[in-house]
Amino acid sequence: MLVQIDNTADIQHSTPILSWSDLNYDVKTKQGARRILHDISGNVYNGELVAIMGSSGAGKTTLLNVLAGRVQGGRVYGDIKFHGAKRNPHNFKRMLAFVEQDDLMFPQLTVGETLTVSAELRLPSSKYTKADKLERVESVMRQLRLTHVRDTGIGGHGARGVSGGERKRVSIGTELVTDPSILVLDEPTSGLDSSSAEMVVSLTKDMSRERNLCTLMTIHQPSAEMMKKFDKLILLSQGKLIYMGPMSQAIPYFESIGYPSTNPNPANFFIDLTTIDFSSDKAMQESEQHVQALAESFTKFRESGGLLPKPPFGASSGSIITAGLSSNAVASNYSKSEVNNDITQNEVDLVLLEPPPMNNWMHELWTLLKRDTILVKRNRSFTLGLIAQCLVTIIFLGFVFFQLKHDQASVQNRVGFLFMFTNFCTFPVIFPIITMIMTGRSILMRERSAGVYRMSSYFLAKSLSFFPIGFVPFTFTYIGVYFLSHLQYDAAKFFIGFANMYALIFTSIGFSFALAMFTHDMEVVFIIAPITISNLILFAGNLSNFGAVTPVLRWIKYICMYYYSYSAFMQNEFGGLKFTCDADNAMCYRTGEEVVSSYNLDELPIGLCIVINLCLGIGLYTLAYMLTRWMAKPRYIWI
Ligand SMILES: Nc1ncnc2c1ncn2[C@@H]1O[C@H](COP(=O)(O)OP(=O)(O)OP(=O)(O)O)[C@@H](O)[C@H]1O
Repeated sequence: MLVQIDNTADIQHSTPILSWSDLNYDVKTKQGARRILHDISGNVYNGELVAIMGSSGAGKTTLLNVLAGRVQGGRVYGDIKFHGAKRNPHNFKRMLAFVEQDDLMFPQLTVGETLTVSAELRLPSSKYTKADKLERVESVMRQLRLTHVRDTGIGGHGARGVSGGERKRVSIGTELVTDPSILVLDEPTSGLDSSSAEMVVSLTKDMSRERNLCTLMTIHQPSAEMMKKFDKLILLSQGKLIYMGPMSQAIPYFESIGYPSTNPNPANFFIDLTTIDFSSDKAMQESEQHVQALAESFTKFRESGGLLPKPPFGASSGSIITAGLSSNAVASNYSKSEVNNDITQNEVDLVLLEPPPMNNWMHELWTLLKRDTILVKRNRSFTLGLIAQCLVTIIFLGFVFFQLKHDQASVQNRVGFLFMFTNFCTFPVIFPIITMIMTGRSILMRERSAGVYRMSSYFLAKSLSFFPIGFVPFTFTYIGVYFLSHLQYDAAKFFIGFANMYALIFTSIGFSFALAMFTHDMEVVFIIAPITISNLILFAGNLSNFGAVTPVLRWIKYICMYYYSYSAFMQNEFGGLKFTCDADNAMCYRTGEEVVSSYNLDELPIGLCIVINLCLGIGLYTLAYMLTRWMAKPRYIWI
């Protein structure tokens, strides 16, 4: 069966938008340096849809990452030019849209919300009004056939949501709400059924044409139909360039070097031709030699001027090429092709391209705060879990320590009650917040790499979004246990207790943030967190008496939020209380002050304890901010 690869595009080949020459990429391995990319040169133009193909391990993703300026580690050699000029990382990353293989989006948001937030963050308010941004979102939704799922959740992690193909299109849409110059997609069709995959490629092609956008994508075994959509092919094997040029001329090129197509699907033919056979050492050696010969043929072909079979019907890159055409049929019809033009294009003068200006800080903060608040609100398991924990706390603490009296037993009960309440104010906050921060970190990395917002606005918005979930449920918890346990009914003491609790929750959120940013590994954090917390609780002043603690470790209480908070709760509640003594009880506390003093918790006045706790919190937020900046800093290698 004959299959036609039809490229009817009329691409204006002027200045390549991206050109690269002699790209080599080395990584360090245990066996020494390993070259992943070998002398790759080429260029791409506005309006082109480019497929990067090759078998598994050929180096497709690596090449894509090197071109997109997203490679981490290793050494990159060679030259990459954007519009003929050296790339400015800051500008380039804002003019390049990178759609990663994993669709990193918040499952709790709807399609419409995801695209709107992206438009709000990426389109500068100085140039676009709110109406313009919404219009842009509508237009992207129309172009990507997403209008019907506007109010459907993205889903994922067990939650129902849009289909895989729709999710991929949303992922592309979040990048296309701006006007990038280059769209890069890493395996956008993987995991999709054939019709969804074809739709993604088709729509991408339409967008490239409509917007004069250069689109590069790595793709695994596209169908023959899909192959027709691509303008250009970059074929790799073992990190070597086997072919780069118009898709329409790939088959004639291989025929011209003695490899006529034997497969109705050109993609299968290209992969079969370049796959390394690992079935035996001999087979591997032979196929490696074969790949080396193919790479050398292409180098010679380029060096000799890149003569290709002239496309039939007198067309150029937009010609119709028959995949199974014999080489004899076209051999007499050679001309200089675009393959050669592509690689010998002279660099043009420096073109200064200005990326869109950034949004102002307040706008970023407000948009991120709205998004984070929605995320927190829609995290139902977290909200319900928090409410349940607060109810359980009210019931247990309130009824175990119900209506405390003024005898000696009530001294112990008050001490225990305040200690437990201090702990209860932190546990329900710390662990869920760590989880929420860590699960959103890959999206933070993606948005940071694209320079979508400043770290300070992200950090403040994230922190503020946690305050209501920390403060509101505990406000009710405090009121509940206060009256059930009958702490001292005194307005000043009531509000001082509130202030102390809020300071502790504030510090706990900072503590959670710092822990969540400590490492990328969630499992490590969930080992460190309980150990740290339980050891800090040791220094609260209830389980150990500071007077008897090993002197060299006593300083720990000064960095312990539980110590300040417990000390303030104890002084606040016990201050002014009088207790009755039984005649037969030799150990008897007559005043609350005696109790506090016996626990060594009267070292600092209440006000100072609250202020120090707040300062500790500010210190933890500062540490968390620095860790966030450090963690989220893209460490890409630029050439
Ligand atoms: N940092 C690295 N350290 C060691 N080896 C690496 C590194 N990056 C890539 N490689 C190796 O380079 C080769 C090319 O990897 P790459 O991910 O680019 O291939 P690919 O063509 O995208 O493969 P696939 O289609 O399977 O995703 C692979 O053999 C891979 O193991």
